[in-house]
Amino acid sequence: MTQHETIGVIGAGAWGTALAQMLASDGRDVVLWAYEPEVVQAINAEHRNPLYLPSASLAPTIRATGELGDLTGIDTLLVVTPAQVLGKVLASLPRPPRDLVLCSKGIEAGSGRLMNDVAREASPGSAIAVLSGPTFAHEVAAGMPTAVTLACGGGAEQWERLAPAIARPAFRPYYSDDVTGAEIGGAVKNVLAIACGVVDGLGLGQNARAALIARGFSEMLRFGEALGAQTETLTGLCGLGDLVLTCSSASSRNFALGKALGEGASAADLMADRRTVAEGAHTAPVLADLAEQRGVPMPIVAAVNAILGGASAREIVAELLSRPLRAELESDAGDIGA
Ligand SMILES: NC(=O)c1ccc[n+]([C@@H]2O[C@H](COP(=O)([O-])OP(=O)(O)OC[C@H]3O[C@@H](n4cnc5c(N)ncnc54)[C@H](O)[C@@H]3O)[C@@H](O)[C@H]2O)c1
Ligand SMILES: O=P(O)(O)OC[C@H](O)CO
Repeated sequence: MTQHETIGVIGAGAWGTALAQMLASDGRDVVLWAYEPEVVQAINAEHRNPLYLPSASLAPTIRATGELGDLTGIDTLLVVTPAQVLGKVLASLPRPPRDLVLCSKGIEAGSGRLMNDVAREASPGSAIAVLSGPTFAHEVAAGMPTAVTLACGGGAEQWERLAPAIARPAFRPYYSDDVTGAEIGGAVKNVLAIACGVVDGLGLGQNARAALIARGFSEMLRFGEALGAQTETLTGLCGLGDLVLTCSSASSRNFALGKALGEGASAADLMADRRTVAEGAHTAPVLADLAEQRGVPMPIVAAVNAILGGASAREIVAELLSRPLRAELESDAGDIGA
């Protein structure tokens, strides 16, 4: 039997646990770092993660640990913490690994940095890749077919190392070298999924949702262009693909958060004591600031940010609908003077 390299996964929420299960599906050893001692205990004793992924039975070759030091010597680490703690957790690794594969989707509050910039500082010398795409954790854990973008900062050489380590029959990574684009797709779609949830919660219909997806995608492309992302990356799995998934399903925590806001719940109540992460709520304020600083029009992102700040969802949607009529494509704006 082939001897596979052991892979490490940092973060045992729904996504880290699902990735560990997918990676272990070829019989390999996976070391999974969990923040909560009870998660370590449940995975090792019962091969389950009742806190974050109760639907999955986990492979016995997944060993959970609460010690980051237990990942020392493992060359490939997947990082799957919430975006806002990624830098802190990586800075606690005793030694930077050869390859870090970032699977979190968000932008750091305060600094406005993408995760690859955060990781570069916290884990100097590691080659950085980003894994992102339409991936509900419960489906990946169940072995259902899934495709992702694997953007390799270390180019084709890093891809040659990572692709065989990560690909499985039902889990297909596609190569890219556009780390910035892969990250922007995942971070922005979370905010747009909240917007689609709001529209659903307000009962505004499927035409409105489709309009939001298309106009939101324009915002993603504009922001990506301002930060140097390739447009083609954003039209792929990690951009449009993930946008379509999360804007169409209440399985998305971001969509579900938006839906509750649209139904009238208060943002403060919804965010208080939440165990699972809805990254869009953390990304919206920093993304809205970055867009304003760079002069990138992102009215839907600004609207989500206002609703999360306590504004009435119905009033904010009315404001969006009353904006002056304009060209759909910026390249046509000059024709009608708007
Ligand atoms: N769930 C999915 O389907 C999915 C898919 C793709 C990407 N992601 C991304 O993966 C990342 C993790 O999401 P998730 O769904 O696995 O999380 P989750 O909502 O299932 O669980 C929350 C996670 O946060 C961890 N945590 C809480 N406080 C912490 C702290 N102070 N330090 C370290 N860890 C702490 C918990 O241990 C747990 O792992 C997010 O950026 C998310 O956008 C999730
Ligand atoms: O549940 P969400 O909204 O965090 O979405 C999960 C994944 O990002 C979908 O690709």
